[in-house]
Amino acid sequence: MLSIILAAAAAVQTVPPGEEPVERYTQSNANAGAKPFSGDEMLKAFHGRDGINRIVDDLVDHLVVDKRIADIFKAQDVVRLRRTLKEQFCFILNGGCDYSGRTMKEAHKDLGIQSADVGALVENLQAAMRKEGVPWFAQNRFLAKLAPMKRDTVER
Ligand code: HEM
Repeated sequence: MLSIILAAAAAVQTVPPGEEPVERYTQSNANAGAKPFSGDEMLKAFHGRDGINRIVDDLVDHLVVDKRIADIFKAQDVVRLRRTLKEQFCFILNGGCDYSGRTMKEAHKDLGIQSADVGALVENLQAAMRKEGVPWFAQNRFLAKLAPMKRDTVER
């Protein structure tokens, strides 16, 4: 009996407070879609984890009200998006975080994202990095890391 209860408990994925459950997937840093930078130059340029968190908060705040793309975020779990984006950026910037989210392909399937929508997201990200005072070279290095993910987010 006890083993049945334990097996049932293990089958339920833990959902962080305020978030919606998602379909089961295997967690791995490989899901983040890019390898981390080495050293701490990029992390310093982004002002550490606090800077990353400020940038993601500002980015998400703007994405959900940007008239060009706000509809795509309606009815989506923005609490989860905020958390997993912070993890993803921190992982890639070598801030010592693990990424617990889904692959870019899995997370963006059926959202109907077009090329121009990626442009709008990048503009908001650039504005957030500028506001944080991230140096130009670091902004561009980071954007170059994200660029190959475009093919997994856009619907063809
Ligand atoms: C390189 C570009 C992008 C990156 C790095 C990125 C990153 C992420 C991450 C980490 C997640 C959460 C994964 C998870 O829940 O497990 C996510 C979800 C999401 N992204 Fe993106 N994204 C990108 C492009 C875009 C664009 C262009 C849009 C729309 C304009 C978009 C809209 C969304 C939405 C609506 C969700 C929530 C999906 C859901 O909850 O089911 N993303 N993205």
